[in-house]
Amino acid sequence: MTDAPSPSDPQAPGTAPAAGTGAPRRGLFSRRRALGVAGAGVAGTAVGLAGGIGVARASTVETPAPSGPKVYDFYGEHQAGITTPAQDRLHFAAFDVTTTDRAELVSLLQDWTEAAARMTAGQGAGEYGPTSGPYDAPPDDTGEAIGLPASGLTLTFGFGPSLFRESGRDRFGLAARQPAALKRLPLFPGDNLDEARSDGDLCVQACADDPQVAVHAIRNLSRIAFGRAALRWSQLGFGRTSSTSTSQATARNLFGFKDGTMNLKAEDPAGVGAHVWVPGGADPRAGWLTGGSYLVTRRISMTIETWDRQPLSEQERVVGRTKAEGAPLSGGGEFSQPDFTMAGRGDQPMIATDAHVRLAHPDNNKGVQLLRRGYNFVDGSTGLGRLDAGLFFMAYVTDPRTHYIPMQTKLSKSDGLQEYLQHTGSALFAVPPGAKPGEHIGQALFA
Ligand SMILES: C=CC1=C(C)c2cc3[nH]c(cc4nc(cc5[nH]c(cc1n2)c(C)c5CCC(=O)O)C(CCC(=O)O)=C4C)c(C)c3C=C
Ligand SMILES: [Fe+2]
Repeated sequence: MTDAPSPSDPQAPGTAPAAGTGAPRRGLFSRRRALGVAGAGVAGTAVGLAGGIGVARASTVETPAPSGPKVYDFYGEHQAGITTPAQDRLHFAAFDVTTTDRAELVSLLQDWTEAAARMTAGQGAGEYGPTSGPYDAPPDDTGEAIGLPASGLTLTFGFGPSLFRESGRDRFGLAARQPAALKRLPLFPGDNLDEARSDGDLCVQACADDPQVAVHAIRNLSRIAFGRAALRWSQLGFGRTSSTSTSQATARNLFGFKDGTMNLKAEDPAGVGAHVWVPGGADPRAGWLTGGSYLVTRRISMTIETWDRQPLSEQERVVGRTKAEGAPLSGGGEFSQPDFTMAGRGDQPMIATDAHVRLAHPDNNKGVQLLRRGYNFVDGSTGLGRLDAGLFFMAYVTDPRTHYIPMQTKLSKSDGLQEYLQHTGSALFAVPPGAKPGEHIGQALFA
């Protein structure tokens, strides 16, 4: 977590990182090599069976492992994909559970865990891979990631409130273990939510440095879920809008501003401990969530065409920071603390009373901090000559009742940025702690 190397850093193959720290391994696995090995093993079987019906076919894919694939351990104390240095790409998916059988739900989580451990290691989703399984059965991997390295893939799973209780009904005998904080987020002023882009029983956040790897992961998890859970909505994202490690440069959002400067970073264990992980004893009903977190997702449409017609002075006033460097308008550099008392022109402060960074700053929110992990999105155009663009906001917090809802309430009412925003999707998930090898994700919830 403290010294995540850059993609070009060499690291000895087989050097395992500390569990759940977000430190990557390199060179351990490659989807190419894994396919080659699987193919060789299966080829022997095929020869032995002399081409009988249903025999496995040898893989023809055998290329050398690419050097230095970035691999994050799936297993660990916390799930990967939270404090892990934010990758470049996102595919986020929310699912509705379609089975009514608790045992089938558990088997889905087991199957997802196994597939996730494989895919994050740069292997195929199933034990055979895309081209080496029984010839008369659908492949256990869809194949579009053949030849691609792990690309820093992380898969992070969460449980929505509706998994525990739907219209008052205890669907899977889990209602007594629903955390008090895990409720549907309230409607905030100005929300224009699309139900088809909100909520969900289960979620999977796939982050990777290659969009095809992230999409492949969600596609395969969705395929595996068939008959037990169905995709409810999904969101693609690019150009991470938050750095989660000091090893990363601050990226920009679609308003052109640096986003993530004051984010909680992995290198601040005290801050992450206080504001991200759920502590033991936080909720007597939900001991299973200790070491986990809550994930807020908000699809926020940005009217970038209107924004682009605003003078630079107005853009900076509304954010409260300079566009070039991302420095507070009260002076200093990008990482200087803002001085909200500094007087500006007339009787106005240098950082406006409705500036986004003033309203979101911990000093004005009872010391609260969020671990933001958002991504830009452009989902084509609206049909009105505008880009359907925005920010898919994600934040991991220790408790949404203290760490998100009050801040969002304030921003929705008073933030100068709000004029250019519309929240179109909303969801809250409980993100269980990491699994140990042999366990499935969220196992303690079902124990
Ligand atoms: C409720 C939480 C937040 C929402 C929703 C949100 C949306 C949002 N933010 C930007 C752009 C920027 N945000 C910045 C800082 C910032 N934002 C939040 C919270 C929410 N933002 C916090 C807690 C902070 C940090 C405040 C601080 O400690 O100073 C910045 C400045 C750079 C930075 O520190 O990251 C920008 C720029 C957009 C465009 C947006 C919705 C689309
Ligand atoms: Fe913000």
